[in-house]
Amino acid sequence: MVQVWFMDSDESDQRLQHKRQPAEYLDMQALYKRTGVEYFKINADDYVNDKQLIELRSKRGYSYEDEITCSEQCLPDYLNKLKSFYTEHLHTDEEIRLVLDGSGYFDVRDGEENWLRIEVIKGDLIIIPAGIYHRFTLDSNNYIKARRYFIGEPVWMPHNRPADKMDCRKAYLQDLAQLSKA
Ligand SMILES: CSCCC(=O)/C(O)=C/O
Ligand SMILES: [Fe+2]
Repeated sequence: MVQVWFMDSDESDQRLQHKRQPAEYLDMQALYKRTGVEYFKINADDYVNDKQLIELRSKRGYSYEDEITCSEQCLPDYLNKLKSFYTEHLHTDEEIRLVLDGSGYFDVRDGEENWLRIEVIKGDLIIIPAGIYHRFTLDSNNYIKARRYFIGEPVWMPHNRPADKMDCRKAYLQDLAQLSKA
């Protein structure tokens, strides 16, 4: 089951949980309202036939998909990739990930500059909106296998913070203002 918590400000080992003391958790609805991040539970053992995923793919027009395995053995240029994943950035498109195996942490910024840490495990599908500042790290198991979905030709390019002048950032902030009012 996915868990989400506010991170502490300790900058030691990124692979540790970094929960505040006492821990402060959010449920998925609160996460959505605070950030626009969406969450779905999928049957990772038979994702091809998972009704929820089939519906998502068709409704949202995901026309591209592939698989990424992040481990020292499988990911080319492992250390540089991990460094780039953990550098605060945004994308011009949604980041859609379905975890097939292993685990990791997606961190997203809320509107008050807090880092929210989303623990993802097998079967978790998250949609990180275009324009939100975020980052990714492996946890201490050092392994995750995930499917990546995209509308059209994939654009993986991260735009490191600051990217406040980008249109996708401005659009995201407008959407967020509406979400937090709802
Ligand atoms: C588990 S997918 C690897 C992380 C990634 O693809 C990304 O873009 C992080 O922001
Ligand atoms: Fe990203």
